[in-house]
Amino acid sequence: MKIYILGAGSIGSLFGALLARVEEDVTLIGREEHVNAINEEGLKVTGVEEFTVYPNAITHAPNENPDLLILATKSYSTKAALECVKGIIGDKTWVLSIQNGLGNEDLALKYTKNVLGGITTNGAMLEKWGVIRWTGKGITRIGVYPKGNSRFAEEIAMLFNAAGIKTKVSDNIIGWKWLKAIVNSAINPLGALLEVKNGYLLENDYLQDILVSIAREGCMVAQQWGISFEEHPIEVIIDTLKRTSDNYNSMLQDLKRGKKTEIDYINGKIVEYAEAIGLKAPMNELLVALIKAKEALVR
Ligand SMILES: NC(=O)C1=CN([C@@H]2O[C@H](COP(=O)(O)OP(=O)(O)OC[C@H]3O[C@@H](n4cnc5c(N)ncnc54)[C@H](O)[C@@H]3O)[C@@H](O)[C@H]2O)C=CC1
Ligand SMILES: CC(C)(CO)C(=O)C(=O)O
Repeated sequence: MKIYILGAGSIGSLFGALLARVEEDVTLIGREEHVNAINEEGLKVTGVEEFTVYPNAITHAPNENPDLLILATKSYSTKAALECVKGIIGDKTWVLSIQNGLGNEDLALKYTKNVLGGITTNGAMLEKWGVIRWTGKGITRIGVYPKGNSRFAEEIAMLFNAAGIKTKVSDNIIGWKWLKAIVNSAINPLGALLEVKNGYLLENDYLQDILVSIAREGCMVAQQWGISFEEHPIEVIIDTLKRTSDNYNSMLQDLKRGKKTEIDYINGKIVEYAEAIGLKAPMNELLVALIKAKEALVR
């Protein structure tokens, strides 16, 4: 299967490396420095497993239609990235987002009807150009976006599982996307504002109450949009905080590096969805404003 990874950063390179290991025809599209390192010495994975693979790596998409285009940029880069590759999205190409936040799949739907939504709890970090640290094994869920099933989704899940990416297919992927967004909407801005590891959010009574209130607000908006969950968001938040107690969340890491955050696609989208139906999401709105203020301080 011909697979392009659009946005070969941390998580995209991890998926690309695992798929290349089972000899899929994988092409990573990414930054020049990363691409050069891969072409010179291969793509190295460290951490959970250690191996080196030699996938194709380029800075611009070649002029061929892939069977699968995996979107792995930060959410704020999705629109521009899709514009760059729109010419190679053929009738038979499926686009799969493995990104966090809401709205990426909706953007992809502007280019094709063949869109798979996805979430992943795998963790990855670009250690240096050409080297990816697999920081934690997790589960990936994919499905026809917003809802439904197709043989292609099953085929991709089989391929991912064979590659060591533990994957389940869902006919309610929009529910999983919202669930992950609500989990991130509670954990990420709080941890980023306080500059604490995830575990601290569970240790402090004030913070536990705030986590629950933020998540409830997101659930209220989701409910109004007819979104249903297969797991309880508050339970998932507690479980995530326990599992990742020693980690700094990705929003805090972005701020520490002076980078833009994905706040607009997490809490910001919850505010947008609330406003679209005449509701308010004041806690999420406040968190967006605070993170934007912090972004302005550090960038
Ligand atoms: N890193 C992780 O462990 C996980 C990340 N995610 C989500 O996955 C998404 C990606 O996250 P990371 O890999 O951490 O980010 P990253 O910043 O490491 O990687 C994104 C890459 O996309 C590249 N890019 C941007 N625009 C591009 C374009 N037009 N063409 C080609 N490449 C382009 C950037 O240069 C960068 O290398 C985010 O939505 C994140 O929330 C989800 C689960 C885990
Ligand atoms: C699950 C969590 C909160 C882990 O830190 C995460 O997804 C992130 O940091 O973005």
